[in-house]
Amino acid sequence: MTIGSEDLYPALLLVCLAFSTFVVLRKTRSFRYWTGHESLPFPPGPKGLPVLGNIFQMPQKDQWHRFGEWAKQYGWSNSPPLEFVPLIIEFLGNIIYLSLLGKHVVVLTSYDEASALLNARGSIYSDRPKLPLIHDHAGWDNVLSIIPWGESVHMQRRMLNGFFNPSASRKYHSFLEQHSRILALQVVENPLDFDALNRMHMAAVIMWITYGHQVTEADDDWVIDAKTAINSFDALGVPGSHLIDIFPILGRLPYWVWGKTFAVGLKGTQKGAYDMIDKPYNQVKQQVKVGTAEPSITAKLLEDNLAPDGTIDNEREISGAAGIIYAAGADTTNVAVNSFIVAMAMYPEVQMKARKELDDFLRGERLPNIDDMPFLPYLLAVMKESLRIRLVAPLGLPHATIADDVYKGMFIPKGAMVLTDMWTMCHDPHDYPNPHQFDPERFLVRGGGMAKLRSDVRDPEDIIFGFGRRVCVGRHVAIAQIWIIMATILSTFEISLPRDQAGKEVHPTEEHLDQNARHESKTVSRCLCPPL
Ligand code: HEM
Repeated sequence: MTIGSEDLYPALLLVCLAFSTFVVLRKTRSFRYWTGHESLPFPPGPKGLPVLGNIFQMPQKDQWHRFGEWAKQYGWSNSPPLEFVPLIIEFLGNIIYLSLLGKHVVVLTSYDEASALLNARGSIYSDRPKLPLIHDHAGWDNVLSIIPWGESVHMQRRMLNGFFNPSASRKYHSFLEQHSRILALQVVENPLDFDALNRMHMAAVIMWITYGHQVTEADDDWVIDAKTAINSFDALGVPGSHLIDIFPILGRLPYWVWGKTFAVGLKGTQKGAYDMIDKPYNQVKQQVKVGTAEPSITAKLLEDNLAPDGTIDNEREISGAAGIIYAAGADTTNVAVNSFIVAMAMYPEVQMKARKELDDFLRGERLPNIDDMPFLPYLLAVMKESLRIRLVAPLGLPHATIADDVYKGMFIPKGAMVLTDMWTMCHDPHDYPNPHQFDPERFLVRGGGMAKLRSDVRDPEDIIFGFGRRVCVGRHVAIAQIWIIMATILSTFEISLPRDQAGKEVHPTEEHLDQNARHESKTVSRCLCPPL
């Protein structure tokens, strides 16, 4: 008799459930007793089932909307211990606690709480949740955005900061300006292909600065490898949800136990790690060796880490730091630009005002440069508003706690996953009155006929790029890149809503507008009109 994965699965599930009961009990009652926190409550949150916790209450998509609702609903109803009432009553609604199969999850829904924990207590909140499946089995064990807090994170962030800090990233400005003009020229020839051309443009910029590799066509091998690698994660399901992630010891079983689809998918993810990280790194290393490498981040890091005996120090860190740039930077900047295009199509009066500001400043003499940014406050406010209203990554990347913590009388255990609900933060009516209204004026103050940015309105850039010691490394270059594409497109194209066959404007649906900016690509390609 042969034993197939179908036969093993129920037995495994039973073992896991029994084990998770033990884990949950240990993590909740007795553990809190040992650590002296037994009288402290977790942050408030929806009541879940024994052992399984809130697993069935978690929506499959757009979780940030549910988190926002829970923050309002449970924040006030859960009674904290009396002595803490005055201290925490005002803030309770901004932190939610969930339990998912015994895993502690804390969701922060306000900027103040995210800043108080992730910025101010960075020594506790800078880990990433353990993802044994991706990290230990799929081979993504040196990629900055995934790896746990420690020496490798320090080193990779130091390496990348050397290229992307505010003054270093200025070196890329003229390259970004040149590329945004190439993009505009290509769009003139193919106005209905904006999304595809913009994607290729982002890929070309990143591949050049990271590896010195020139991308001239959409089906460039390096770009295809990187995209395939990123998509290969789909085969593994929601990160953190596989039984191997919950009970890492199960990773010792042969992979076929989890079914053929999983085993094949895992192979694809392992190949993806090689294709996206090791393969381009090895090629540049070879080019450096024979003296044919173009100047790039990877080439510079290789030279800086050349040991006297001719070997390279810190190779895992160099390849990991370079490998994450495409994954973290290409799609994000592309969807941010798309969000701007859709906003301009929907709000023609804002578009006209932004274009007038640009035209008055440039007087038709030249195209915009990144150095013009501070002199065009309305356009800057338009960029902030489009980054705020439909977020590129509404939940950012999850953090995790390195140690137990007590915050405003609430217990946050070691190992908890900490999610930042940036969507709710960016739609907080205290910071942004009428948060669903696209209104760049909220960021401006006018006097003497001049507009300038208000310093008393929260800058969405302080939210959307994340928090603390894991804040986005590429934020300065991302802003420069998004702004120059916006300014170049605005000074060369008319942006309008697409029309149906009867010539009627097609407005994005409410449901579409309620989603994150990733969904914009469907609409955006049909919004640009040929040059004015
Ligand atoms: C609109 C564009 C972008 C947005 C909205 C964005 C947003 C984010 C967010 C939310 C995080 C997680 C921060 C946290 O854990 O608290 C992150 C991490 C990261 N981003 Fe960006 N990002 C953008 C563009 C870029 C670009 C262009 C690059 C590279 C040039 C980049 C490189 C990274 C890296 C390496 C990390 C991982 C940092 C770590 O784990 O320590 N990002 N980004």
